[in-house]
Amino acid sequence: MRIPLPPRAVAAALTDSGVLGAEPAALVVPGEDVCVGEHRLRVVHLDVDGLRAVAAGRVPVALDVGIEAVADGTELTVAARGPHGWAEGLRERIARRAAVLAEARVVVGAAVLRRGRVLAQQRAYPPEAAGLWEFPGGRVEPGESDADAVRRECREELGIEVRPLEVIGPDVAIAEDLVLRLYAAEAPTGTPRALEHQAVRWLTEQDIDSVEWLPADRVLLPALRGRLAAPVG
Ligand SMILES: Nc1nc2c([nH]c(=O)n2[C@H]2C[C@H](O)[C@@H](COP(=O)(O)OP(=O)(O)OP(=O)(O)O)O2)c(=O)[nH]1
Repeated sequence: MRIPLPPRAVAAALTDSGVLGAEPAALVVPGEDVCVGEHRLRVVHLDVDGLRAVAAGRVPVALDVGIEAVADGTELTVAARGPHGWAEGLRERIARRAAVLAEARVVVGAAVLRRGRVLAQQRAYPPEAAGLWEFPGGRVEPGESDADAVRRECREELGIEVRPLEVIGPDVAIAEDLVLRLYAAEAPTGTPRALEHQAVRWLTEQDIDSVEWLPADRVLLPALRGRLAAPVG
């Protein structure tokens, strides 16, 4: 199926569990199970090139969603193995959600990298997110580029200058029309301080699970781990 939208928007649709036919408004986290109707699937891969999930329950089901960039958008392939009809309508749901997410506002996150470690920030507000950890960042303002927003937010929140690099992982749907987009960023110098939030902490690939992340950020941790394994910053 050809979708006239960028692969990033199609990948974002896959992070929304409602699209898979699972509990709406939850997120699809690589490495974890997702219940699709009566089927339990273990998500083994989710990135800008697609999603792969295999049976975690007793029924032998598997799902392979491939995403490929083509000249006029995205080629989407869906292979579902298991009882007939269980993945019915999935292509159309992905295409519909991707169309909304392609127009969504963007929250940029900065994975600030230094010597094989990434900087995490502990939120101070709102109450439901206070104490949880996230990537420094915030909403891209109208007329602002993603890269400018990454630089501005790191200045405001951490008091450091960063150089935004490539995007890490898929966009993650964090509300009906809002996505989180994570950028690698270099900051060779400067001491980050928690100017707007509670605390900052450098984490290695090994201790990335030692803090409790905001739900959307957990979708991105496998991709971030891969990036930390091959450090540049
Ligand atoms: N900055 C940031 N926000 C995240 C992450 N993960 C995640 O779900 N969010 C959500 C929390 C908020 O609903 C929204 C961004 O809000 P924000 O408070 O950081 O930034 P903002 O620009 O909207 O507002 P402000 O507080 O800076 O004025 O995105 C993350 O890793 N970093």
